[in-house]
Amino acid sequence: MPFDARSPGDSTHSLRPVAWWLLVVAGLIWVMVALGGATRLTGSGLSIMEWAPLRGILPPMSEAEWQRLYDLYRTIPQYQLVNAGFGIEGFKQIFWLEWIHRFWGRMLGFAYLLPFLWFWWRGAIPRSLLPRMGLLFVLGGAQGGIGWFMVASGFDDGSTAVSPYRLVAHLGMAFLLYGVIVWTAFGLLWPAATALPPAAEAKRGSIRRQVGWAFGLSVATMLAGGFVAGTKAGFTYNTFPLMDGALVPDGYGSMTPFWHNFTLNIGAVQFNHRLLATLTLLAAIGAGVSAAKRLPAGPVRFAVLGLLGAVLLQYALGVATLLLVVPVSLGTLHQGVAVLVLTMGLLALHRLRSPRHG
Ligand code: HEM
Repeated sequence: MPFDARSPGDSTHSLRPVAWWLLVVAGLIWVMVALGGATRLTGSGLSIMEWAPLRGILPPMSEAEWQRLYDLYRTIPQYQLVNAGFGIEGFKQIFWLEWIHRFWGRMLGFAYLLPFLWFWWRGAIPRSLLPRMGLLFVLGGAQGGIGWFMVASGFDDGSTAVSPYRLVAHLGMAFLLYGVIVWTAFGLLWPAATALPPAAEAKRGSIRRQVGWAFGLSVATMLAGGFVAGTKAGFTYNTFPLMDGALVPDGYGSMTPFWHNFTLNIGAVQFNHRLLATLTLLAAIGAGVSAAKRLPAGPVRFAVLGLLGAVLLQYALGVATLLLVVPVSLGTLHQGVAVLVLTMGLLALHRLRSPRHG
């Protein structure tokens, strides 16, 4: 949905507060993604068995309420198979992270809606952006629903974790919301394309294509990573670069229908994530080398090299997470730094926009 941040009556100056508000919301989503990772990795995600958008805003206030929620939790397979007998104190420990994750989501809704209404009332939001901003609010609400849809799959008979498909849908929607908000904010901050000297200008298109590849591959890596997390594939094959002594693990492609290998076959899911991550790294190195050679020092080169730095960091974190068998701290960091990769990819793409579309 293209928009013109310089439509009559707007000045870049008046759009800055709107852009900063969007970046604050994006920051809150970033924290939310990391909280989500910690919730999943500490096994806390199934502790609240109710979907109560209004009442759930308050935590349990009495012993009777704690007992009621604990009794509910004791009916699900995860309690019986994983946590049996951990007592109400053990329950309280896994409860809080899930509660904070949901509470943060509610606060995010307010942090989006209230300033949105204020800016709208003041006429500060370009008219062409209103549909996108309205849609973002609806999708944000839908994200809460997808979260609950995901959690509910963990209550099924015999199940101790949520469906990997629903987990990827929830993670993917978080990335999508974050990405659209950040891209919109960049458009408000820098409505015109960044100027380059003629020699560098001639290379803008090809470097942008390289960054496009790195960005597209990084998004594919992130979704594949969601399946690694969803199938708990990071708890096996804890060696790198070989998997059980082979580059391609035994049993790759053994599932039918074949596409299950991309989503449910633990060895294949982990291999695909490694492969995509390596392709992302190569594409980011290619873009970084071109930028270092062809672009002058300045915001465009900074953004492309920033993308390379973020991918290098994320790759190293991924390997460390795997070798150390997914400690909560590193797993959470790996989930959080994925958002940094996304941010730098969007920044680099935005900085390389063609002046014709600027
Ligand atoms: C461009 C580089 C990479 C990106 C963008 C990326 C992104 C992601 C994302 C979004 C997830 C799902 C959420 C989570 O973090 O748990 C994930 C999971 C994971 N990734 Fe990566 N990753 C990258 C590289 C790697 C590499 C090189 C390895 C190891 C060889 C790796 C190992 C893992 C493991 C073990 C998990 C599951 C962690 C868990 O269960 O919490 N990643 N990755």
